Amino acid sequence: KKTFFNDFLLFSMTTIPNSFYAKVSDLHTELYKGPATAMANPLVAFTLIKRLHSEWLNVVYSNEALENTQVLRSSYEEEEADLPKLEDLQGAAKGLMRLQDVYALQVASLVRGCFQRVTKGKPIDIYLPAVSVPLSGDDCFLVGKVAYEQEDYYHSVQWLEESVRLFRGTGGEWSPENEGTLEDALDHLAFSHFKTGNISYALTLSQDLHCNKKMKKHNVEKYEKLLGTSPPISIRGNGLRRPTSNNLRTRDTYERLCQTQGSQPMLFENPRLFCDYFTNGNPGLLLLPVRREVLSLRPYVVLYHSFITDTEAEDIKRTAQPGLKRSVVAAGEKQATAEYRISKSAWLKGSAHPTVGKLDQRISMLTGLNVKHPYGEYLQVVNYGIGGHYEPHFDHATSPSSPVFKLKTGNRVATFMIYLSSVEAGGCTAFIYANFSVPVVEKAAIFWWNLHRNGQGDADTLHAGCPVLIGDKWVANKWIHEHGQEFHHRCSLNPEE
Ligand SMILES: O=C(O)CCC(=O)C(=O)O
Ligand SMILES: [Fe+2]
Repeated sequence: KKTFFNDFLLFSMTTIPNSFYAKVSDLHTELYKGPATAMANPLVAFTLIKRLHSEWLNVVYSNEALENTQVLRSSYEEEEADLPKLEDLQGAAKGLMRLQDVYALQVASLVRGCFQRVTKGKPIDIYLPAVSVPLSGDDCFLVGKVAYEQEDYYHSVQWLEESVRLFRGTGGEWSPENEGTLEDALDHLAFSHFKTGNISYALTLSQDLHCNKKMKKHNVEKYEKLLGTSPPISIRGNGLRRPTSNNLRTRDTYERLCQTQGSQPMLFENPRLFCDYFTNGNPGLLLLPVRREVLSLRPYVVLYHSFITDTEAEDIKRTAQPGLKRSVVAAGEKQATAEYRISKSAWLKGSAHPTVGKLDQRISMLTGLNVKHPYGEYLQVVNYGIGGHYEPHFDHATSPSSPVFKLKTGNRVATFMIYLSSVEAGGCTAFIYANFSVPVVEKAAIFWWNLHRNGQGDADTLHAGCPVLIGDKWVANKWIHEHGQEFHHRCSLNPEE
């Protein structure tokens, strides 16, 4: 197929001689050029027949073709290590399904390249992309298959339905770059319907598969038998419901907060929420006070606008880039990757770049806290790709064995998080119990206390990074510990404070 050929040419263009490419495309295109009446000319007819009968054959089996294929393959092998792996492809498919769920997007719209949610029976655009990229039947097949392999038939049915529809639309035409065929999609779709308890539809779909013999026939018989049993054997299908997650209790709130900004009280509703120019009484901020926006009182969450400059944000991203690795979470005493946190991150010491130290100093002036290592952790720079997220969690340790205590400076008393980029859609920071979410404000920083003054964790700080719908989200976390703050943050035995 043309695109396949062009894609491959892109990275081997430097090595494949142009002459061979020209020869092949000439042989190909000239064939279809010229008016049909030209065929009336016996010379044209003769050369065409000759080309079709032997010239193509000679080119295809020439040494020149062989050499070029070898060059193509060896250039591919050189690049192979840097190309996405199966894990990346499956991760991207899971990311699409995550966006579908969290933002309640319609699969039929996604497939057309649109981001729409159905509200009151009408599809509304969540985001209008500059270019809409429709998906092919094979693209949908891949997403459906990833769901199918996880036994997630809720998603596999939706994506495979689209796959079948699109494959049928192209007349079931096969392309060498494709992963699946109409038959594969029908087969997976039938089995997905069977698993969700819709046996008669599974049977109808399987009967459509008359071309490929054995396996499908076997399935048809199985579905017929199940349907013919009287009374019918009850198949414990889980219906078309979303696979249950561990955190069903917070899931609905989380998704609502990601889709909207929640029910943040307005200034007029709560006069104790205010904006001001803030210096924290620090001479260092006197000439350039920071614009402070108090977002919530319980828990206490504030946003500091224009905390970082464009150049500083670029310094931090550029310095972190080479060290970015898949993010981990606390898993008992250890750290491990987890589906609930999808991003890459890197730790930056003060020595990594002069900007890191400058930010530490500014954080210290604003918060009045001691952020020097080990009272403050190194700066954690985080990059979320499309669909990247961090489901509801606490920043402070909730168990004595947590790796947070490795520094021996107590728990994480506060979080200072800088937004190093903007995003085009999605990616809010949602406070689940406090019932509000903060959209990504480029160059701003958000601050909150994780612990009550008596050292107990504040359950109201449960928060999340919503999946990024469109864009490239970067944040930097500075976690500040209890120790070292003895003269900076008052303690109290009152559990309410
Ligand atoms: O990305 C966000 O908005 C939140 C990130 C977060 O909570 C974290 O890194 O601990
Ligand atoms: Fe967090």
